[in-house]
Amino acid sequence: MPTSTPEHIQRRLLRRQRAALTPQVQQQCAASMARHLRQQSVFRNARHIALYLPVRGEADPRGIRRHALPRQQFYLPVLSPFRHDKRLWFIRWNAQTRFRLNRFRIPEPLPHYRQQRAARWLDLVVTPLVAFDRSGTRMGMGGGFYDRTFAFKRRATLHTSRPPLIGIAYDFQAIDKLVRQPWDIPLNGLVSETQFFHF
Ligand SMILES: Nc1nc2c(c(=O)[nH]1)N(C=O)[C@@H](CNc1ccc(C(=O)N[C@@H](CCC(=O)O)C(=O)O)cc1)CN2
Ligand SMILES: Nc1ncnc2c1ncn2[C@@H]1O[C@H](COP(=O)(O)OP(=O)(O)OP(=O)(O)O)[C@@H](O)[C@H]1O
Repeated sequence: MPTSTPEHIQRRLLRRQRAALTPQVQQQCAASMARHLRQQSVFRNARHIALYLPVRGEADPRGIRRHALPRQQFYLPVLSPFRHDKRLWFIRWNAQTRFRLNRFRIPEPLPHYRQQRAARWLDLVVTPLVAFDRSGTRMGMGGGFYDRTFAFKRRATLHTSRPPLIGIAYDFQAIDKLVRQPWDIPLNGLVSETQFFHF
């Protein structure tokens, strides 16, 4: 079996490019991304919003929370505590939230059942990604966590397809065409430092 396919190579190059961004560029872009997202009705109408904590140069969605509307509540993904369940849970993020590092060395809230919200009852999910294309296909870190967690969206019709998945990424992460696999759950939109894409 080959150790690297073209997709592996793309993933590696883009991750390297992301990790090389200076903190100044990251912060400026993060501010623009948050500004573009705030203008969208998909954000203004959302009450329960999942973000993530960025690592290794991932686009930083934390500014979205700093400019939240009064009734909005925020959530962070945690790896399901059941070892073979490769799905994400979403845990409420507030001033009391305590964190630990997961096995990928990403900080995540301690998974308290009382702070959990089912994926299908979120109103907006801001997703990390390595690359995206113009039809909303998403390449992630390769764990399939978001695809598994939102697999139920495939059974919905266009109008009942909730929650919307909105990617957040740098313009350089746009790729001509990604191969869409049967398990891939496409993005409904994406915010970059220059614009909002509707897919
Ligand atoms: N910030 C952030 N949080 C997230 C994700 C993400 O992509 N970004 N995830 C999105 O699904 C989930 C975690 N999934 C991940 C899957 C693979 C790797 C990763 O870095 N894999 C390494 C091997 C790391 C190791 O085993 O130590 C690699 O591919 O090189 C990280 C996170 C949940 N939380
Ligand atoms: N709904 C699913 N059921 C079973 N396996 C799945 C499902 N979704 C994805 N997978 C498996 O997960 C693996 C990784 O998928 P993929 O490369 O698309 O991940 P990704 O979207 O890049 O990662 P992530 O969502 O964690 O950022 C694949 O081998 C795939 O078979």
